[in-house]
Amino acid sequence: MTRPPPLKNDCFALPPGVHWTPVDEALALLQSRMSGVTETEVLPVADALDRILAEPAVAERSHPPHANCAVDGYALTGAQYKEGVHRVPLCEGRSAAGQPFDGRVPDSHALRVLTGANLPAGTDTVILQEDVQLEDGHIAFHGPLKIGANARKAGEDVQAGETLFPAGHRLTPADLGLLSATGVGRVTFHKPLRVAVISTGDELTEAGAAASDDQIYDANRPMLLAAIKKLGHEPIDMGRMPDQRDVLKDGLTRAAQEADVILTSGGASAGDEDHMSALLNETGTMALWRIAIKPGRPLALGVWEGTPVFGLPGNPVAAMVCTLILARPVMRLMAGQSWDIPQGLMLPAAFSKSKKAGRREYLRARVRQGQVEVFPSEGSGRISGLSWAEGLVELSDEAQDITPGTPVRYISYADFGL
Ligand SMILES: Nc1nc2c(c(=O)[nH]1)N[C@H]1C(S)=C(S)[C@@H](COP(=O)(O)OP(=O)(O)OC[C@H]3O[C@@H](n4cnc5c(N)ncnc54)[C@H](O)[C@@H]3O)O[C@H]1N2
Ligand code: MOO
Repeated sequence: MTRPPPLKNDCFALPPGVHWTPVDEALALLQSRMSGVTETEVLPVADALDRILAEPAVAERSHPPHANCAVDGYALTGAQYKEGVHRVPLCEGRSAAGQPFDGRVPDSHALRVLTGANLPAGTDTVILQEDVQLEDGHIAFHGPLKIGANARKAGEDVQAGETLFPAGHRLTPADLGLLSATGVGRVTFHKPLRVAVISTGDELTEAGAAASDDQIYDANRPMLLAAIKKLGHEPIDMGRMPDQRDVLKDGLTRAAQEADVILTSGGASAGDEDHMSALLNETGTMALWRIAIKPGRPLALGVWEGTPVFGLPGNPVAAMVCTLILARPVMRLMAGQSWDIPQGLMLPAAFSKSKKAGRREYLRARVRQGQVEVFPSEGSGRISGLSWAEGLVELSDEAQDITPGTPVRYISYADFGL
């Protein structure tokens, strides 16, 4: 009688003789294989929050376009007024924002000016109204004046023709302000990357529906759709699919028509019901599925009818980690952005952990009192830990023994763009 093999406590033990691709090697390969796929469109800047520039954005006008006044006060020629008390005659009129002074301020005169007004010709300095005494047709103040005080030079912020942002930049609210300030009304953007999300598994049902004991609610789909949106892409909900090869095949084909990239979860492993990896394998395009990463060891990467597919593991924590670490940079490239791996911060660990060298590990983490805490369980199904956490701690391939105080890399969800 043959004896059963001994049970292993560590289900992640690396099988002897198998080459596990290090995360960096997998990423380098993905970077070299993938490129932008989206079409472009011209949009008004006001509608372009979070959109990705397809061309560099160039200032059409300097900012400010004309020298102007930073305060309410009086404009004059600063160099004339040294130490001592000065009485300077005011000339007729004023310069206000949108209502400039037409003439030139004569030598040794001052002109009433308001904040944002064009600096009148013949002046270079503005004295604050609080610092002068207004007398009949004159102002009196103490010198010396600092030449150029309270006056903004034309183009001191931005020069016309300056490149504001390179192609691939994603616009923030501040960027909409800068583009508008420099006269840029319309820009060419990439159309958003369309990312289809499919959940697979006979056990899945929809939250809110009645569920039997052998069913679980689909958590990955809402989580991944929301993550894709936060990352700036267009999520396409392809729903849940049972573990039936023909249904999955149809689903992948529909997704390949509607989307630029497909994320599936479940069935990535090599069990009897792991149809996703089997289907991708059949296409002959499946590559890179033994990545030395935990969680997320069973990751199926393939191409279905021309569209890349990330066959993510079903366990929610693994699905999220693989999305952030492996799918995110690829989706960025496809969307027209730069390759980007967030570096996070090196901070002291508040925990102890032993790991195998040769595999990168990500733990759910957060920072308290300047130290990185980790979720007490590494169970990849413990979805509550993803919410408990505020980011991930990345334990390098080489790391083995982490003790309190060991510097570890903490990457917040915000660093990933979540
Ligand atoms: N013999 C082995 N078994 C397993 C291995 C292994 O190496 N050898 N790896 C384990 C690891 S690690 C993971 S992760 C899973 C990944 O497997 P699959 O991608 O095939 O995922 P499933 O088996 O379909 O599901 C795993 C787990 O996650 C739950 N799940 C799936 N989809 C969802 C969803 N949309 N929302 C919430 N939860 C979901 C599912 O019910 C399972 O509990 O394989 C291990 N097994
Ligand atoms: O690594 Mo699995 O991918 O832990 O749950």
